[in-house]
Amino acid sequence: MLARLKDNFYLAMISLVGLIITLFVTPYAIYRLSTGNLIVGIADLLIVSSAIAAVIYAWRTGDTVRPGKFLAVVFCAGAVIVCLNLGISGVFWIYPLLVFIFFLAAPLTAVLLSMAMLGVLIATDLLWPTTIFESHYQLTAFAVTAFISSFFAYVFAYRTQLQRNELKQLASIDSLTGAGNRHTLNAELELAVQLKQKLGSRFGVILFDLDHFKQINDNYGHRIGDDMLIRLVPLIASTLRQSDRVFRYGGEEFLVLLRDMQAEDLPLLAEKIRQRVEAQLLLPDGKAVTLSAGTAMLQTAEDWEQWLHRADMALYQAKHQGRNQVVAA
Ligand SMILES: Nc1nc2c(ncn2[C@@H]2O[C@H](COP(=O)(O)OP(=O)(O)OP(=O)(O)O)[C@@H](O)[C@H]2O)c(=O)[nH]1
Repeated sequence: MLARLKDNFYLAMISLVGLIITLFVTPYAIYRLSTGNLIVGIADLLIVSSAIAAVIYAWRTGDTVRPGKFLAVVFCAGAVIVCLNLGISGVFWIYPLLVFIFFLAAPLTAVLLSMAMLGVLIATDLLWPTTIFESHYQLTAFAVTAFISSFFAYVFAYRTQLQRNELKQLASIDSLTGAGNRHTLNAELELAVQLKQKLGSRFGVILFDLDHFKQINDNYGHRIGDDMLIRLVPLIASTLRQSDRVFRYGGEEFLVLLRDMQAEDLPLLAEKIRQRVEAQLLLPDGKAVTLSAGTAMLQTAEDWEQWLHRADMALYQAKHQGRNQVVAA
């Protein structure tokens, strides 16, 4: 449970908002109902029950987008009802809402909903003066301060979202080559096994290992060695479909994960990549860099460790038989 909260920002935020709303709005709902203000009491109760329902839905399904949007809409509508009924006393709720709405929905959705809510409140008071505010001066002060709060909340949420996306991207790739890293690979292999079991999808892997890479480092230096690794990844990727992905499996070992793959096509594709690398990945003196490859299709009732082990064995055989070749498991 803690791990899910730590990994999923929106789930954590929906849970936090749900908890805060339940703790702070429930006493108001009881108070309003007991003092005979039925409309506001029922609106408060609807807000609390929507928050609880959205939190349960998000935890059960893992979907945080729909419950987040739903809560944002319910809170905005609830705030409008409360302000129209309580007047200026209800307006104080608008300010925290203008901030935490950005924890529930994507920045653009949140700012549009905020503007719609402010628009309704301002338009109502302009059409029927003193419904909410005591004077035009008060209305203007509210409009200006609310727009400023919303603007800063939007800028902050937008920047945070960009940074979160960048961090996610950085955490999923190998910094030298830009290929996917081991962490992402494990998750994708796990998913592939699940899809195989549920839908019978056909997955294949190709495990590549550069030949005599130690000699390349020793003879040309580590920088040239790094350069070969960097140039290898786009070379492999240019042979693949968009849905296929390249991962750095170890030092000079790379893995390609392929979806909807025919068993007979897998070694042919690996051979095409081998030939392309041999022809195009050249050392400064024009010598070709070569690689060996092992391929394996995911079998039914096999876990990903067994799958990779078979690919690894095929690669071992390719090395053993003289390198610069492909062996299918
Ligand atoms: N330049 C560079 N070298 C690396 C990197 N990661 C691993 N290596 C080197 O890759 C070499 C791998 O050597 P070995 O495992 O002996 O394999 P090999 O020389 O390629 O021999 P075979 O695989 O049997 O053909 C080692 O010398 C590592 O130091 C890296 O990021 N950059």
